[in-house]
Amino acid sequence: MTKLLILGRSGRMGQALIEAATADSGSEVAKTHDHGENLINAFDGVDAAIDFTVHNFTESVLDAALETNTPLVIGTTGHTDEEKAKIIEASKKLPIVFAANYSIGVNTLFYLTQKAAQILGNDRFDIEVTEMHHKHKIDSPSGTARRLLEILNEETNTSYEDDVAHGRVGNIGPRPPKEIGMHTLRGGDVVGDHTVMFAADGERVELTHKASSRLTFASGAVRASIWLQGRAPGLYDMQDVLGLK
Ligand SMILES: NC(=O)C1=CN([C@@H]2O[C@H](COP(=O)(O)OP(=O)(O)OC[C@H]3O[C@@H](n4cnc5c(N)ncnc54)[C@H](OP(=O)(O)O)[C@@H]3O)[C@@H](O)[C@H]2O)C=CC1
Ligand SMILES: O=C(O)C1=N[C@H](C(=O)O)C[C@H](O)C1
Repeated sequence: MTKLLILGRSGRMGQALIEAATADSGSEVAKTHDHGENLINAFDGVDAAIDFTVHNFTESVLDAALETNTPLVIGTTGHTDEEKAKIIEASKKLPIVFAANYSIGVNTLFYLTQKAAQILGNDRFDIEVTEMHHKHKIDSPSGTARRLLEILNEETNTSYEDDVAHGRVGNIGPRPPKEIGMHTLRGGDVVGDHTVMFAADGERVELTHKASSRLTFASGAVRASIWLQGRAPGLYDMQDVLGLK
């Protein structure tokens, strides 16, 4: 039985994680933590910690995990490059799963996006990405959309800095051929929708994933925390957990 620390107890994902970890026969919720509580005490005696909180809390979480030698599952999104570098540094000493999305469906979307980009390319096909989330989400584009863009950039020899256009407004002129459009929608209680579109003259391919329950992400993260037990230090993602690599 994997004894878990769930961080962000009162959050949308914190609540879903407590439900998923309680339902999974391989895990139990040993500790929970929320804003203002002692973090080192929370890490004491657990087999893994699951962090779906806010990007600027991650450094404290990494420090506590290193001090107590606790494997980590990080689902938080919106990290700066510096914060990502700290996760990579910590993974030299600890096993860490860090993924923008823990659902099996989205990890399949990552795979299909890579294959579609390899087959269709960006000569004849124009690539656009959309994401929609609930009105409370604080980071944009979503971590999942950022990962989709990374895959598309890798496969089409483009870069996030030079080729990704965030929304379009005004007299924008004709679409630059290699541009990748990125469009964020926010509203209501949408759990998480992502679409990658390949549009050419005469045809269009759309790959879409729609999450309708946060338990989808939570059960994937609990699975990752169990998978981490006995792993060597390193930076892993959900594709590793699912055996898709
Ligand atoms: N990888 C994936 O599969 C998924 C990732 N996410 C990501 O998970 C994160 C959380 O999302 P969600 O649950 O909707 O967010 P919520 O705002 O609902 O929850 C955030 C939680 O973190 C706590 N928290 C915030 N700041 C701190 C801090 N400085 N110290 C300690 N605790 C803190 C909050 O406590 P308080 O309310 O008291 O501030 C709250 O309990 C986001 O980054 C989101 O993008 C979400 C879904 C899936
Ligand atoms: O904040 C959310 O809710 C979600 N965040 C993740 C992201 O930023 O990709 C994953 C999921 O889509 C829900």
